[in-house]
Amino acid sequence: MPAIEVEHLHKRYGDKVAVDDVSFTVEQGEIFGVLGPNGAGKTTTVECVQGLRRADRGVVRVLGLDPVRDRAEVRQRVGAQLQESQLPDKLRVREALDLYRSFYRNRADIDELLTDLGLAGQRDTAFHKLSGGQKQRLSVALALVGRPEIAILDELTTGLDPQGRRDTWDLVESIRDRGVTVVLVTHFMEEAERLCDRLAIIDSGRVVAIDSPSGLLSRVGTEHRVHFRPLDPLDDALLAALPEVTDVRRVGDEVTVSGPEQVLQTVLSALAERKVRYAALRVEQPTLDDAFVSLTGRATRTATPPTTDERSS
Ligand SMILES: Nc1ncnc2c1ncn2[C@@H]1O[C@H](COP(=O)(O)OP(=O)(O)OP(=O)(O)O)[C@@H](O)[C@H]1O
Repeated sequence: MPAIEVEHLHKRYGDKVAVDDVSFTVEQGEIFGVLGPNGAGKTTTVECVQGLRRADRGVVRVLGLDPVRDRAEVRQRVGAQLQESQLPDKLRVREALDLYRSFYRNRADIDELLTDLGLAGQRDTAFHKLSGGQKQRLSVALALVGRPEIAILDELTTGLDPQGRRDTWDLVESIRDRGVTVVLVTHFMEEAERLCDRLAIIDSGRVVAIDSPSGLLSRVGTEHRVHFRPLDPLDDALLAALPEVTDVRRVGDEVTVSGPEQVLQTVLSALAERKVRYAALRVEQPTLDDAFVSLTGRATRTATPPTTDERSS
């Protein structure tokens, strides 16, 4: 039985269509990404999966259950880390976990959870004294305290610094390694590429593709681009005549040569043979970002979001 099945889901808020015919299946034990720009309908979709919102049309099954009709059972078996989770300021980490743990019949060992999430030193710290990354990790701990079979993690790394983001990625992998199915809602390509076994790209309430990261990449081709600045005279026609080279362009003093993966070796050999020195060599390969742009016709936000420190400087 799949962990989650969503068929022809529709959801509107008044006149606004938030989810417009979304279908996907999440298999047990995988990390499944729901990827898309702001306002694409990702949160609405996972809220319908959790039974927090009732779909206007379509079918949602979670572990074979109806998340609205069987809400109590779904809550026991699905852990959710919601966006911007807030707790009372004075509540201590340990107290929050004790409280949430009491809601579940399968209860995780809190000390173990605190250690796994790197919060052992904060067990007596009040919520408002935690750093952004610690709050984030506490919200993940709260999602796991009922030993869920599925964990839904929404915008997990937004606002974290690069190190915090990498730590969180390790954490997500360790959750999956415990046998928990993970649904990861994100608008960061790098995160999806690194973590997800498969992902659904959602845009304007519709699924535009479902595939593995490498499957999505292969849809945009495998062309590599070699950029460099020649320091000696170089005839572009020479490069264009090389086997494998599909395109040569020059913008200012930078030359860009396109071709399959081996094109780098071809270009380097040609430059060495003709004793052409070069600088600023770099190779670009297709990314999930390119796949997103080619599937949706528009760019997404891929830049690392500013950390608190970067914002204030
Ligand atoms: N409660 C609501 N009432 C009215 N409109 C809403 C409501 N919640 C979401 N929307 C609208 O529905 C659309 C989808 O929103 P949703 O939050 O599901 O998208 P999202 O992909 O999760 O976006 P984000 O990445 O910004 O969280 C957006 O246009 C949003 O403005």
